[in-house]
Amino acid sequence: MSNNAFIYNRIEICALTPESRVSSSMLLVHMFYCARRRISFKPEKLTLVASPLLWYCNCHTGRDVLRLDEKEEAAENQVNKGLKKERFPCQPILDHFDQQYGQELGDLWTSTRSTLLNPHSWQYGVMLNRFTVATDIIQILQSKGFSRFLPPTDVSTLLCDAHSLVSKSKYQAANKVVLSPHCISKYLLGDFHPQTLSTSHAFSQDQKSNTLLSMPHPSLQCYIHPYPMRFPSQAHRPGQLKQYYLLNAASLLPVLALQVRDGEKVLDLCSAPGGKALAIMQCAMPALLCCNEPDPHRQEWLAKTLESFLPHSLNTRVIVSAQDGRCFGMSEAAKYDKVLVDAPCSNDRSWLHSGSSQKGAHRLKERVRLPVLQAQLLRSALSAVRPGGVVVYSTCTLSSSENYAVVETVLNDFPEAEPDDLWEEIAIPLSKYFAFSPAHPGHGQASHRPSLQSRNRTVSSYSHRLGILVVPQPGKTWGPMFLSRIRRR
Ligand SMILES: C[S@@+](CC[C@H](N)C(=O)[O-])C[C@H]1O[C@@H](n2cnc3c(N)ncnc32)[C@H](O)[C@@H]1O
Repeated sequence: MSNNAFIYNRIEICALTPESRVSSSMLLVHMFYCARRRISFKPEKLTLVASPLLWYCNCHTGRDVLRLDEKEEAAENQVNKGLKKERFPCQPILDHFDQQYGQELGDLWTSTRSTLLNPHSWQYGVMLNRFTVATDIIQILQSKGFSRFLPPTDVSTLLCDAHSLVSKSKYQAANKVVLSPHCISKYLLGDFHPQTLSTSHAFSQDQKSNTLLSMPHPSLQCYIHPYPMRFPSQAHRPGQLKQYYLLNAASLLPVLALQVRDGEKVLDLCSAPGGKALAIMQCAMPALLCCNEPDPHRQEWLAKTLESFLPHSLNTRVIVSAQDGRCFGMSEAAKYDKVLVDAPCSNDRSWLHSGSSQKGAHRLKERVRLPVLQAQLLRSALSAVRPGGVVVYSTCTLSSSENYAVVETVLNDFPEAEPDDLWEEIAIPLSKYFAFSPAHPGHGQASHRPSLQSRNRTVSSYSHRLGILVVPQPGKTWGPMFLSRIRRR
């Protein structure tokens, strides 16, 4: 043993793929790694905990403190080795982004750029599958420093506070308390003291608000890590459902904004590979979830995702369709309560790593056509939703012409569509996890919409009404994700 060896009293080895086994060979590999890193490995006690999915090994050695991060660092290095190989930015795309986003985001682009280009800032949330038992996964996540994104206690504590307040108020007969978005935002920011707010501006029974319903359903469980840290994905297991799905946590925002409730008819217009469809199924039990994907390969991928995560008993509720999303509005007019349009878009993260310059240049050529397709899909969605229903439009690009401009264009020729303000409902309460771009100055100023002008909204609040944009930043690396919610009157 070398002089600068460490002695750990506990070493954890996780093998998270079903094929893996904690075996003597794996221990040998680990010992070899320890030797190379001059870590002494002297297990006094060895515990093996086996589950069908996961083998988990705790080795307790000597006297000193466990340094799990050594192992994680090694895993990270592995990942980064791979990343370094494939992840050179594509120069034509980077130049194009520099020009466009430098203008659109101003100073914010510098930090966004370095976040997007930093392979260490690639991060996934771990969304648990409520149709499986995932206690073992939760334990592992927690032991690795993951914590639940938006724990439901945030809301239940608030409800307790609200109930104690309501019992002293003129609303004491109320059996349902509705809180204003402002109140929830303040609460989540640790800024709400029920006793200092009067019932009239904190909440009222008469106030029409869906705020509570917009808070995450307790069954939606997603774990995130404060630092970029990879959790391995789960391999396909014939005959068994997967326990978790990895996704950019910002992908949950369009689903939260959709506010799906039990018994509703929901259309996921651009569905593959199915991450948001799965998130919808974690939030509620719709009467129908139609997952549409016209691309045959991606449809296969979608079908596989649904099969791997949802029990067969849901096969009649969750169906796959292969239409061109632009035709849905005609073929299934006013059929759905909620429609999600997670549109095909520039996908900044992956485009930045397009591989060859030719591929990048080709993508940039195609890019100019996207807003037309996106607007067609959004119009189709607005026709497919019933009056009173809701459409959420989302993309994973920062591009203003695929985001605000698409929404604005469609609103201008859809008089019965009304955008909702997601700033107070989503951006403020979740600013602890995500960085949101301030209102976009280029859009929303020249609106011809009397219904909005008549409300005397400021330019900036109208810009937020067109949608909110999650911008990757150091420490809040999630995104890009744009989302807009439009209600059909
Ligand atoms: C951003 S991806 C959707 C991601 C998916 N919602 C998820 O969360 O996993 C956009 C999808 O739209 C599909 N798409 C492209 N053109 C379409 C069209 N005309 N109608 C419907 N979907 C389309 C693409 O094949 C792609 O799978």
